Amino acid sequence: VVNGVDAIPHSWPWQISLQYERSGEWRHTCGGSLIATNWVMTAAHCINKDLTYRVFVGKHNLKEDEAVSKAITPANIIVHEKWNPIFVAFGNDIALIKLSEHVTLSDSVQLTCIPAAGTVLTQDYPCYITGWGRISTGGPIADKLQQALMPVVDHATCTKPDWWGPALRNTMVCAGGDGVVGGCNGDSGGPLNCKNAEGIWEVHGIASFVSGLGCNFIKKPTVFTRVSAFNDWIDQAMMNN
Ligand SMILES: CC(C)C[C@H](NC(=O)[C@H](CCCC[NH3+])NC(=O)C(F)(F)F)C(=O)Nc1ccc(C(C)C)cc1
Repeated sequence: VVNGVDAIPHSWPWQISLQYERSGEWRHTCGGSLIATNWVMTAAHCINKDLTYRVFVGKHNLKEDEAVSKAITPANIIVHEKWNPIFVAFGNDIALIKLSEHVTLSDSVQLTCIPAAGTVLTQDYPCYITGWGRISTGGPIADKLQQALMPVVDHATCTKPDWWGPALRNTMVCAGGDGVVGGCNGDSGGPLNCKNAEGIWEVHGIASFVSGLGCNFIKKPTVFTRVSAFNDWIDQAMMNN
């Protein structure tokens, strides 16, 4: 997250770190959200079938051992069947990770909610991006979980020619684009957190892509998979696996 701030430790207790093993060490690659005690929702582009992954729950500082955190092996990874790795702009950038065990919920490990199907947030709706992604374009990833207020950019605005243009799908949701804050590489798969009218946090987006011009480029908001366009897919995937 570019121009974010350190989150209060474990204040986004559904945020996970998806890590893969490379020459004997584990590397953070993406974020994700705990949506059930044995299911994590992330981005399809985070998954490479040839890699070995682990899901780290209850983390704050990736560089420290934290007693409240736990690394869990995936049992199964389901990538949207219409995800096309060639072109992230086609959308369907969503995947579900079934954990090999149920997590124990605590103050530091909690579930988040999926919005009602079809929920579309209005322009400037206040949401927060969270993640350990790069803290500047091309810069290092964060040690401590970062957060930033990133207001929703509605479809009418986000599809303007000088924004993302008409290619942007309505199964996507944009946020940010003020040239200051932005998601960045390593935030992928992580949540766009928005409080609903009842004061309950929901995950409305899954960080999908940013502009090659820069992570916090003006009028190039971070693009998220719109979770409320995939309720049936999520339900089916969880029921069938
Ligand atoms: C060097 C980086 C910044 C490149 C940039 N990367 C990204 O946006 C990566 C992964 C995207 C999947 C690609 N297989 N996502 C992220 O960094 C995230 F913001 F989600 F954290 C990108 O691909 N951006 C992109 C891709 C496609 C489009 C089309 C809409 C033209 C636009 C931008």
